[in-house]
Amino acid sequence: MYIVTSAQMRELDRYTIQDIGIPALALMESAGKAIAEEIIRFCQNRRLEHSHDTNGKLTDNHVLSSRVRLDRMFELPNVDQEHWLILVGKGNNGGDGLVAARYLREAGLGVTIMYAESPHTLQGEAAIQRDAAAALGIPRLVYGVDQVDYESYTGILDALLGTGALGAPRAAYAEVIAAANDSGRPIVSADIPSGLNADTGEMYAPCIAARVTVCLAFLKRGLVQFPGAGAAGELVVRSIGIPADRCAGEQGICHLLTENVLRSRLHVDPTRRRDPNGHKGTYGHVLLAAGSYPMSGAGLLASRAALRAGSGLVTWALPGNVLPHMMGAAPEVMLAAAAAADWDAASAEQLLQLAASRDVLAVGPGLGRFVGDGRWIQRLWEDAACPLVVDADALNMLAAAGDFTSWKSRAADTVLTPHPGEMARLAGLSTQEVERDRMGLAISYASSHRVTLVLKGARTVIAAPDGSAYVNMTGHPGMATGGAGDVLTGIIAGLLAQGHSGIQAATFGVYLHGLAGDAAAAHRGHPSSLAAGDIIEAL
Ligand SMILES: NC(=O)C1=CN([C@@H]2O[C@H](COP(=O)(O)OP(=O)(O)OC[C@H]3O[C@@H](n4cnc5c(N)ncnc54)[C@H](O)[C@@H]3O)[C@@H](O)[C@H]2O)[C@@H](O)CC1
Ligand SMILES: [K+]
Repeated sequence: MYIVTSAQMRELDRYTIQDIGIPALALMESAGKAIAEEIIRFCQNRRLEHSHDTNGKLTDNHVLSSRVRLDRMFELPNVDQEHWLILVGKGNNGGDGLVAARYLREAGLGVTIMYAESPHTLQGEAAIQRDAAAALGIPRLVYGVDQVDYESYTGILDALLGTGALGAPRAAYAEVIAAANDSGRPIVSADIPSGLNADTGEMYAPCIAARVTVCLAFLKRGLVQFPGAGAAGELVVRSIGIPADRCAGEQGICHLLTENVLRSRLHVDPTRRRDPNGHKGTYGHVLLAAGSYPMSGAGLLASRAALRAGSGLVTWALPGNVLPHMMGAAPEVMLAAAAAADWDAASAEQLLQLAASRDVLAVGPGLGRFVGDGRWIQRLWEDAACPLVVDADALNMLAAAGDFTSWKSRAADTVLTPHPGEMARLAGLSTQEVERDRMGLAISYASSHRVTLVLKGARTVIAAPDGSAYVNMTGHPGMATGGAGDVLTGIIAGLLAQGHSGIQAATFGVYLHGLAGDAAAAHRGHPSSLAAGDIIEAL
């Protein structure tokens, strides 16, 4: 599933209408019908829940004739008890709402249209829909002229603002959004919740809090990033006749990370079949530089995760003052002293020697900072010939070192795994600025710095150097727990060691990490009880 910006959506609309020749009115008809169908589905579910609540089993009303297969539109029992208020803005989003009003009326629901502005302001296709609704005699109100009792309706369709909206809702729109939210009635949004920035996920004040959002054609970035993802409620994407193949070659088009995308687009086999004739050398050797005196557990978690991700061998390089304490802590992991006492600048040489015969170098978890660490990370960056994963304190070293684009460029893949605070330091922004447009920032940073970037957080964004990006949906808030990031670094390193590319290892790693977190939470019984080690055990 593609994830687009409003500008990309406009271009796809233009292409479909002008180059392919499908009339705009036909697209609007599909959009409005899809929205009406989803409202009817919503009403059906509500009634089903209700009938389950009251007598524990389905009523006869739900049993349809076996001979006649009715359009879903006509399958709703007790429709006369439904009366929906259709909030209509003056653009094409409003036009979609007017089409939906016609179909809902056709299905027998009560509908009343409320225009946010004078209906005379509607133009083009939306004006045609306005006239059709009027010709059918659908009752209409106009904001500022007529009184509206929002609470007297069983539901509200929000067709005020779509992808053409700019900035915070103005004047009447803001007042209608606030009143709709205050009504407590379930709201279904057409395309995006009005008041949401479709590109960034920023919620303006006010913003519709939708129960369901019927997104048209393709997901919009703002719907899959928080806080917008929270405003959208249940997301349904409905196809309306805009050809998807056009997206395939587009630069900067993003994808929802699903198993199908992993297989077909990223050419990853999630089953990770192993060669029956393989040996431990077949599956790669991870070199991990991690841990320091008070934070040795980070290295332990990362190295164990690399093994569970399938790496044949893992060597954990750690400072001499920690190594004796880690003997036997993870018997499958080989230990190597990379510095006599604590980490020092000279340990870069030792690491490079070790890395020469390993398949990937991962640096950062629990490292801490030390004198000369800027030069240290630069040495590893410039001279490690194998793929490199940079996490945690090693990211802070990069940030402190300044413009690393002037360093000798790396031939092998580089994966950076910042959380929003580390991303802020890397990009010279505040954490709030990072959170305001996570996808936009991840995409521009990855392409300008020629790295694969994993911007962690709810709905982790993985951006590749070529401008493509993926949004992960696995995982849950219980994974916001100490050590979960170290586990992710270990997984990504383990996948790189097995020959996956930077973007393959980053996407598959993030996906697996979330999936394992979901399994571990199910096993624990509650997400809050999850600890990072549980993610490793669930891999
Ligand atoms: N061919 C197309 O372009 C299609 C568009 N579709 C629908 O059309 C939507 C996009 O339509 P439009 O581009 O007409 O734009 P919208 O309907 O999103 O709204 C833009 C209108 O609202 C006004 N406006 C903009 N920002 C505002 C603000 N902050 N406060 C108050 N008013 C504001 C503008 O004057 C403009 O007239 C999509 O979200 C989708 O619902 C669908 O009908 C499918 C086909
Ligand atoms: K809307």
